[in-house]
Amino acid sequence: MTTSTAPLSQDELKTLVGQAAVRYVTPGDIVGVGTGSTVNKFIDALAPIKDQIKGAVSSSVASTERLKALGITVFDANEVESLSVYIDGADEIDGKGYMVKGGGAALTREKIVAAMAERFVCIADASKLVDALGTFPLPVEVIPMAAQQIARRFAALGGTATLRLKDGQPLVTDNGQHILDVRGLRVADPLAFESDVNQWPGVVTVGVFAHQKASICLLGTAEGVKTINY
Ligand SMILES: O=C[C@H](O)[C@H](O)[C@H](O)COP(=O)(O)O
Repeated sequence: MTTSTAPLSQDELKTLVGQAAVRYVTPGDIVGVGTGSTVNKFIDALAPIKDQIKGAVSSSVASTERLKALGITVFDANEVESLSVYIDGADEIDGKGYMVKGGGAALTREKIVAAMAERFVCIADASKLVDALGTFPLPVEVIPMAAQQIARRFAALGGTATLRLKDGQPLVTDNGQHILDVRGLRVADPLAFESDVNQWPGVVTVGVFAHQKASICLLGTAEGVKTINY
């Protein structure tokens, strides 16, 4: 009789990488914690070792609530000088560790917390690995009064920017701003692109993470968790 094993679902791959990330947490750490469905698995995996860590700096209201519900202390970013590790998911990650993030609208706080950390450990299922950034609609957090001006600048680059909605209304981020999702862009040089767009008046943060790229990616694959060092 032959037995076959069903392939792991995307959710199971997220659980695997969320659990694998725990080994990058050192006792006594304040851990930088990202946002999203993959990070939620990491937060759940932190619960059994919560007494071994000092706490977390969180990148969103949603992650803060989840951490606190598990009894993990959440520090304000201003109370902490640096972090040894920041753990977060991605919407896309390429072969150099450059990422697109912000599918969950948390990109600005994610970039702030990532910038505090010595290492960025990206946790992702294999569907997030890409040859080049640009298939996932690029999230850009913007000041509402500048949204149309910024959309026109993306149109000039060949992109189509759409205001992200929630329940029929413009989505409001944790920072009180709006999100444009830009389709049809080719991000050939992520470092230059990030620097350029971040200079446009009214852009709060562009969702390309090149200056705050991943140091390590824990990729959930059918063969298990693959560790990629950049
Ligand atoms: O704003 C959200 C974040 O950038 C997430 O890390 C990203 O969207 C990936 O989320 P998920 O793990 O849910 O795919």
